[in-house]
Amino acid sequence: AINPQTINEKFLQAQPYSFFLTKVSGISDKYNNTYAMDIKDLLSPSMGNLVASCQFNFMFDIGWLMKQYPSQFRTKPLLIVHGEQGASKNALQGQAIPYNNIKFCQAKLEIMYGTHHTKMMLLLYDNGLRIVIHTSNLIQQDWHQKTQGMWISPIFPKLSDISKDKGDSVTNFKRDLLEYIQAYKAHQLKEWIDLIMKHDMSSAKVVVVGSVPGRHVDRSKSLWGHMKLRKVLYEHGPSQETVKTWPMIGQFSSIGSMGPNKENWLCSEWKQSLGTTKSSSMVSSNNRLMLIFPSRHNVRLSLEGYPAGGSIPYTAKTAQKQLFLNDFFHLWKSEGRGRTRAMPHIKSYCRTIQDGSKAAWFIVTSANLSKAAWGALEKKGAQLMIRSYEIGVMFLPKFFEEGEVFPITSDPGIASTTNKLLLPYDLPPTLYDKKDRPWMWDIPYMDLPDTNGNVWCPF
Ligand SMILES: O=C(O)c1cnc2c(C(=O)O)cccc2c1O
Repeated sequence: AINPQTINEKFLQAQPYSFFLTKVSGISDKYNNTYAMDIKDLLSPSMGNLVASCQFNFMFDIGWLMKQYPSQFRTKPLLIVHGEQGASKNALQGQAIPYNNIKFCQAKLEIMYGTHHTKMMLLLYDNGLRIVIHTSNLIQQDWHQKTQGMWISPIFPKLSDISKDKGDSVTNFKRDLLEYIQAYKAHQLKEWIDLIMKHDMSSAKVVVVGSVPGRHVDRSKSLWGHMKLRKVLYEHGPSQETVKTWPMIGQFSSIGSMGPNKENWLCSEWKQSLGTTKSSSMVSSNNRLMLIFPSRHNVRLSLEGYPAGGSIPYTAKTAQKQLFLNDFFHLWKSEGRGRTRAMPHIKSYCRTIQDGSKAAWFIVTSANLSKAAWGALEKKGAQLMIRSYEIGVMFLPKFFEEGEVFPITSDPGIASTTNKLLLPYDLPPTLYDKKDRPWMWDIPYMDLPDTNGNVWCPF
């Protein structure tokens, strides 16, 4: 159906990739009626008869979250997995006092500046288990007028009790998801680990790419972050021949400190991982790296105006230390999805042919462009140091019975009549003008008013 009428029709239309954006208020319905889901759609009885759920996230408005569940599901057991400590942990738990069905699991953060960025829903129904891996905080503004991404799994059926089958897929989705959740070493997660083990996830076509805080060595070095990406591309990526001239694209809503020049991390270990191809770890140094990040004017002219920048926490202090990034920046443009003015909080990475018609792979993830999220090699490459929890999913053509590359589009009309992977932004990316600057949230913008006629004074 070109214009699906029901949640289930919308879900089916987006298969096999099952990659959606969130609904955006204030844009034409035609950009929300297909390949887009609201949180109420996700939690709707149409998606399944909920028995219990588990919400991994960074920011929570518990009162608001409970209202997103249909009333008959608001008393079902809910486990909240967060990274808060001390007073903010108490504040979070205070929000849940009215709800005796809510329990908490505090993810341990033993490395400085680490955060629990992971955004994932485990939805247990009476007929199976669904996983949603996404990019939105559980607060109203993250689901209002931003561009956010989500991968929605099918309902994974229960394994029959006598089954000896491990219920994993060719992409080892179940093994990797279990390995990620087990890494929390949290007793509150044991029942969810047992539940995942009991379900048949053989239909999962995506690869899990997660990050767990730690100093990972030996075999563990390739389990997480950009070294997992490198391993997956080495085993399942495109041939060097096919993509040797193809650029790599990073798209994100925040940027960490990555050293005074591109050789410190961005264009050495990180770009090497994105540029890895099947059975070749040859450094494709001459391939272009394009970074899509909102400019000051992208934010100023957005639906939310300057306040959209409250979710794009790039500081002038950090920006000033890495001006080399200015050569890589491209504007946020999403005309195809009707979301040029819906500021990105989605993070996505891909490798595409210059004209934007094909992709070798695509990732949607919680991970911004930072060493904290993707990891930094230490001890002469012997260990990968990661500060934060992150999770994303990777789409590789071979697991979707597509030859070596995906045909892609950013036009939902084309996607709905072909089998093309629908991207969240327009391709090819548009380079910043000479005078464009990346959005920085901690400096004033008084010279030009935003969409709502306001200026920005962050003091
Ligand atoms: O979604 C997230 O994981 C995430 C993490 N951090 C922030 C910050 C910050 O860390 O200062 C400021 C504003 C928004 C976010 C945000 O949306």
